[in-house]
Amino acid sequence: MRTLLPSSPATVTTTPQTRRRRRFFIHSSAKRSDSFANGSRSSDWQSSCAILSSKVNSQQQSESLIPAVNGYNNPNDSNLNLVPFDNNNNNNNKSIQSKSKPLSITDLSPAPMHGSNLRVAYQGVPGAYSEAAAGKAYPNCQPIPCDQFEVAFQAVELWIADRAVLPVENSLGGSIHRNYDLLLRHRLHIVGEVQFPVHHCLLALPGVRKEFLTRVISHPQGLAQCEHTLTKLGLNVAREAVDDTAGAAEFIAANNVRDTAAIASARAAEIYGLEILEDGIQDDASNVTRFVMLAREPIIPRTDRPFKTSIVFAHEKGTCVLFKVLSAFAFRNISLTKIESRPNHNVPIRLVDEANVGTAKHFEYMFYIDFEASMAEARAQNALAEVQEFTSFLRVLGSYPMDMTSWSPSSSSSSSTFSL
Ligand SMILES: O=C(O)C(=O)C[C@]1(C(=O)O)C=C[C@@H](O)C=C1
Repeated sequence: MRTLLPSSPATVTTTPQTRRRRRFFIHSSAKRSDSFANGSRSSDWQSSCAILSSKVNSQQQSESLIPAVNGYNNPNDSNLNLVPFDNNNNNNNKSIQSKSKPLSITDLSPAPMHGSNLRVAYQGVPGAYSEAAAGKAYPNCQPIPCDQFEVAFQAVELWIADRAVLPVENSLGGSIHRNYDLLLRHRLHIVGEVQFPVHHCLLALPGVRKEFLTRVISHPQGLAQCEHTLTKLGLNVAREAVDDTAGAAEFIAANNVRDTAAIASARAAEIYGLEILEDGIQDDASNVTRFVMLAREPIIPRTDRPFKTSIVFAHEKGTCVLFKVLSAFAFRNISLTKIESRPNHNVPIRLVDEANVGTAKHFEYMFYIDFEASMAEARAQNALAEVQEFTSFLRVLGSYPMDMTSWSPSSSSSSSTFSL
C-alpha cells in the first residue's frame, strides 16, 4: 500500500513513512514479532517502545490505586456505581458499617457506559469511518487516531486508550484480515460490536471535474466497495490504495492534487475542504462495516439480551475436525454468524506422509467463529467444552452484546447507545 506524503512543512516529522501522520497519530515505532501462543515479545519491540512505555508506567502506578470491580480500574469509568471504598477509616467500625456494604450482583453489572471521557483508539485520521464508528459505540468519547491497526491495539494495552474500535468485516469488501491476525496476537477482549453504514462519496478539490481525473485513491476497502460504480461512472482511471479513506482526502487537500479524487465520507469532505463530485458511490446501498470494541478486560456475559461470542481455534489435524466443531453448535441450535480461516502463522504448513504417494503438504489454519449465544448460557459452555475435545488450541475472544440497532441505508449517521 502506498504511503502518500503531504507537502505542508507542519507535517514533517522523522521518516518518510511517518511524515503524513504528524499531529494526529500515535505512531507505531516498531514491528512486533510476538507469538500468539506464549505472548512473548521481541526485545527490539520493547526497547523501541521505551518512550511510550515509560510514560505509561507512571500512569499505570497511579491508576492501580483505584479500586477495581469487574476488572475496571479506570478513573474514567467513574459512573460504574462502584461500592464505596474507605481508605481512611478502616479501624472505625461504625464508619465501615455505614459506608461499606457487601458487593451485590448489581455492583458486578456496571451501568451501561455511554462513552463519556473514554479514550477510544481507532485507525485513520479524523473523518475516517472508524472515527464515526467509535462515536457510535461510545458517544461523547475522546477519539484517538492511530496510524495502524496494531498501534490501536498497543494504545489500549499501554493504557493510552481505554478502548479500541476496529473494523473486522464489510458487507461488500469482506473481512479485514489484518485485524483477525492481530486479535490473536494481542491479549485484548472483544466487549462489543457496532455495525456502521458506510456511505461513500467521490471527493476532489473545488473546481475539479470528473473528466480531469487520472487517479482515484482510498483505503483498499473503499476501492473494493465502489468498484462497479466507478466503472459505471466512466472512471476507468488508476486506483491506488492508501491507509484510510479520510487520509486520502487529507492528502489531496494538503498537496493541492487536481488530477486525483478520494473515496471517503461527506465528513472528510467538510474537514479537508473538498467538494463532493458523486454521493453514495458504494456498490450496494446497504453497505455496512462491522466493527468490534476491544478492552483490556472482558465484560461479564449476560443472558438478559442477545449476546454474541467470538472464538478462535486450531487443530493439528487441520480442516478434518471442522465439521465436528460445527456440529457442537448445530446440535445445540446455536447459530453461527461468521466463520473465517487465516493461516496458522506458527505452523503454516503440515507435511503428511501418505504411503506410496510421497509427502503431501497441507496448509494449517486458525478458524474464527462468531456464534449467537452468551458464555453465561449453559448451551454455549457445553458447546465449547465439546469443541475443546477436538481442538489443540481454543481461545474465547469475547462474549458481548449483539448490535441490534436498526439503521437506514441512506443515512451514514445512525447513532445509538448499546455498549457496556
Ligand atoms: O478508511 C477508513 O475510513 C476506515 O475507517 C477503514 C475502513 C476499513 O478498514 O474497512 C472502515 C470502514 C470502511 O469499510 C472503509 C474503510
